[in-house]
Amino acid sequence: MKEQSLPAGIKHIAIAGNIGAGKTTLCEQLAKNFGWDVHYETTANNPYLSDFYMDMQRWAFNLQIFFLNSRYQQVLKILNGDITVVQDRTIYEDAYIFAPNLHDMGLMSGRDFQNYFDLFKTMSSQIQPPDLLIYLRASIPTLVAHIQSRGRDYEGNMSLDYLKRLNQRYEDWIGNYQEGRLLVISVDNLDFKNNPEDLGQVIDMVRAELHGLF
Ligand SMILES: Nc1ncnc2c1ncn2[C@@H]1O[C@H](COP(=O)(O)OP(=O)(O)O)[C@@H](O)[C@H]1O
Ligand SMILES: Nc1ncnc2c1ncn2[C@H]1C[C@H](O)[C@@H](COP(=O)(O)O)O1
Repeated sequence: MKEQSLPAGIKHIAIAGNIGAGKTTLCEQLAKNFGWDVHYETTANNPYLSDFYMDMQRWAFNLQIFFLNSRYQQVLKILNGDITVVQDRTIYEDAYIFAPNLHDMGLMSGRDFQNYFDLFKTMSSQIQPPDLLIYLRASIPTLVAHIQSRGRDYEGNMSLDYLKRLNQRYEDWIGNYQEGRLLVISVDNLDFKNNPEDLGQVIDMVRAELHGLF
């Protein structure tokens, strides 16, 4: 049942985390509990994702531009709307984690990365960070178990090195995050998908943060 007693004026909650951390699952649960809308990440209808996993160097720039635009459109909708939305991953994760990692791994050229990042700076100057950012912290074994249980074909040969690099970048980014309210949830021993007590614990944490915003 959805609860009614949250402070008014909160529009944008975002869930951040590495691949398989549980963002989509938690978005659904929070939306159900608080009566929010969800803006999901574009995976099934993504024109580049499966090609990207087959040849990262060829498709890195195309995929980054696609995600940048789709995340930007989502934020514009949220800021121009009057309902509360929970967003499945932020534009900051594309620009501060995925894209620079591809550049570092030699999978995106210097000029493509610079071009991409200049575009990100122009776009991000027009928007605001979320009212609350929820970061789902997960160890590599947890991420691997979740990715395997989800069983998306194109993620089947993702390397451990790729996942580890992303996790390190997530930790660095979150360690320096000062753009707004932040809630960090360690998910290694938390099953908010199947265990109602664990879900209740997470909902309590989120509710406390939201009340702290005012
Ligand atoms: N806390 C959790 N405990 C157990 N399974 C989980 C948990 N969070 C997510 N899962 C499962 O792991 C898989 C990936 O979760 P998902 O929400 O799609 O992650 P993300 O959106 O972060 O990539 C799904 O099969 C989901 O059911
Ligand atoms: N910016 C991105 N660059 C590369 N890959 C990305 C980016 N954003 C999302 N992805 C990938 C990772 C997963 O395979 C799918 C869905 O993300 P998930 O964390 O499982 O919700 O898209």
